[in-house]
This record gives sequence, structure tokens and C-alpha cells, in this order.
Amino acid sequence: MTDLSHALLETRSVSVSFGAFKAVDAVSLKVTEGSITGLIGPNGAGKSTLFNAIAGEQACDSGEIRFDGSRIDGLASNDVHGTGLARTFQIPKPFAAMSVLENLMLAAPDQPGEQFWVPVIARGRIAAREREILERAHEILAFTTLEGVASEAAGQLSGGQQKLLELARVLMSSPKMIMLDEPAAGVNPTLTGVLIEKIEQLNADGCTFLIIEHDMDLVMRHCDTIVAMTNGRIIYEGDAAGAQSNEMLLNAYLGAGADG
Ligand SMILES: Nc1ncnc2c1ncn2[C@@H]1O[C@H](COP(=O)(O)OP(=O)(O)OP(=O)(O)O)[C@@H](O)[C@H]1O
Repeated sequence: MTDLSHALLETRSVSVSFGAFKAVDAVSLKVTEGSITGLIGPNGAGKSTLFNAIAGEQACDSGEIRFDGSRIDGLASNDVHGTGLARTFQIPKPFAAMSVLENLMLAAPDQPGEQFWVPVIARGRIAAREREILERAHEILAFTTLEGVASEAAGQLSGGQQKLLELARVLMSSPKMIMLDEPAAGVNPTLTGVLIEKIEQLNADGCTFLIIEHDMDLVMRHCDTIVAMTNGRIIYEGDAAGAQSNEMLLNAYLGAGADG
């Protein structure tokens, strides 16, 4: 039978070391276009290091990373983002003193900026682009339920709202794929529910997700594929039912005493 599933993101034998310690050890992973893929594993398994390598924030020792048909390993993080692959961080990093709206506007690609030498003739075009960015920011604020706090300083938001702001910021670049690092950590159940609903809506509109998460209920219920890592290696790739009955995976969690 022909395999019609297309790997939007693929790592081929990717390794990352810190000194003599191999945090990611020859990881080959495929994320199918249109999927919500969960990346799980006990603390220290190498999940965030793999994310950082994919996002261009951590150099690989060896291996290849392909996104949407092109090699992205070796690209700087901004250039990876420019290919349509966005990521959020385990600990949100907003510009705390700036408003929520300003945080979104700064995340827009193709910023016109404040360039005093811009010829008068171009100023109309710049104003039009700024209006477009503002409109898009308001659309995304409404979508992520943050419109009511648009003028508040980002640093004043609750932990859960900051996670929504992280998602809102990456949506400004209309990415094809989003990697979320522990989106539900420290978030109350109501906001976790909002976050999941938004992820599923974006997914229905064609956005692919790779999600690191320790909340097993979230992962098992909302991810169509699960990839499990331990000690830098992939030990399971398949569906939720298979993951729940996988002995190696169970032992890895028990051995690490993880919170998942
Ligand atoms: N910059 C670094 N320098 C040295 N060691 C590092 C560095 N970053 C990560 N490590 C180590 O690499 C291993 C993998 O860490 P990583 O953060 O990728 O794990 P993780 O699976 O994301 O864990 P968690 O679920 O706790 O976030 C850990 O042993 C960690 O201590």
C-alpha cells in the first residue's frame, strides 16, 4: 500500500552532546503533516535538547534535519522560524514591561520599523503594513482569548495567560508547524482547556504540532502520534494505546521517578 502520509519534519540520526555526555543520541523522528505529535519521556530524556536542535538554537554533532523538504540543520534560529517552523519555550519569555498587544506586534515578521530616513513615498506603504500587523494582532488576541488584557503589561499575566501569549506570538508569523514545550505546565485546568481547544482548531486548519508534555491525560487524549524518549533515544513511536501498554516506556518513567 502506498504511504500517503507526508513527513513535514524529519530528523535523521541527530545527535547532540554536552562534553562527553550524549543528550540526544542518533534520533530519527518523523512528524506527519497535519498531525498533533506528542513527545514524552522522563525528566532529562533529551526532549528539550532535541527541540533546541530542531529550532536552530543548539548545534548538532551529526545527523540531518529536514523541514518541508529542505535541510534546516545549520540554520540560525531566525532562519528556521522563517521557514514556517515556530516554537514556544517551557518558560515563557515575553517582554514583561510591554503590553500584550505590543508583544504581538513585535512578533510580526517583516516589521516596517521606525526608519527616519525612509523616503516620504514609502511612508504610506509602511503605515499600511503597520495597520495590517495591528489588525492581525487583534484577530489573534481574540482567538487566544487575550483581547481583554491587550493593554496590560505581559509580565502581569498569570502563568496560563503567558502560555497563551506564547502561542499568540508565534501565530503572528502564520507558521506551518508549531513546537510547544510543556504548554500545560503550571497552567490551571480552565486555561489548559482553552489552550487545547485552540491547538485543535489550528490543527483542523492545517497547522502541524509537536508537543513536549508531561500531562499524560492531555497527551493520550489529544495527540494522534506519540514519540517517547529516554536517555537521549527514541524508545516508542506509535499511538496512545500502544504507549500505555509499552513496558519499556513504563519502566523508563518508573526508573526516573518522573511526574508524568
Ligand atoms: N546546556 C547544557 N549543558 C549541559 N548539559 C545539558 C545542557 N542542556 C541539557 N543538558 C542535559 O542534557 C540532558 C537532557 O536534558 P533535556 O532538558 O533535553 O531533557 P528533557 O527531556 O527536556 O527534560 P525535562 O522534561 O526535565 O525538561 C539532561 O541530563 C540535562 O542535564
